[in-house]
Amino acid sequence: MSTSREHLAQQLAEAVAEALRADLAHQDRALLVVSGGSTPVPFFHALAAKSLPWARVDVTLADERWVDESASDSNARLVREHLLTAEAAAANFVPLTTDDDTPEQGAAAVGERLAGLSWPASVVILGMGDDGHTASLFPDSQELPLALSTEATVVAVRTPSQPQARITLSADRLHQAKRHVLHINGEGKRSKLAAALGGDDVQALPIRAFLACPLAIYWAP
Ligand SMILES: O=C1O[C@H](COP(=O)(O)O)[C@@H](O)[C@H](O)[C@H]1O
Repeated sequence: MSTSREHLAQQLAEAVAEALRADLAHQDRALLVVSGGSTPVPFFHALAAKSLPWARVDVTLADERWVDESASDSNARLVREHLLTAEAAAANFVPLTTDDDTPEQGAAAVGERLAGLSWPASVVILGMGDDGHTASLFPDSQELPLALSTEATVVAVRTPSQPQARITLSADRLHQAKRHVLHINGEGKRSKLAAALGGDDVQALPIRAFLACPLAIYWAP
């Protein structure tokens, strides 16, 4: 891990902890929405060490592969192993999968589970793939127009470029958050973000749906 990525993760953890503290000063519970993938791991470690009333914090995911939590690419597993540790083990984690065979079968139950949380989220931390996807809003997904337009909380997604079916928070649900962060590393993602900022076709680069949230960008080389 490069020093700059580690510093970035520490800075982001401090900002997120401050946001959660600010919201918890005037509300009983606060909701944090995190992304999966490789980028958030040092941020999760840094945030887990923060002193917060973690028992009043709910954590869920922006998106998930429809896999068992024991799978190595489960975002829930990532959160449990890297965020719900130390002081943060007291947080209430709400995963996005059920025992159903498909996300289409499980989406309604996941939506009901999420309905009990303290929306709007205090902070949504988005990642971005090399194809400009964020959450599981993929350029090549048939469900992208639905996920960008529905008022439902979650959408089941099938994406030719991805091996697994997925479930994602809808753009509407993500938009409703009080604060939005994009956490990315590397030159490839910096150039993809620059390309996204230079156009307006959301279907081509779905990260564009969040560029005007406003979006705090945390980038390291
Ligand atoms: O598929 C996913 O990828 C993106 C980015 O992941 P990274 O490994 O490049 O950091 C992530 O934001 C998303 O939650 C995840 O499901």
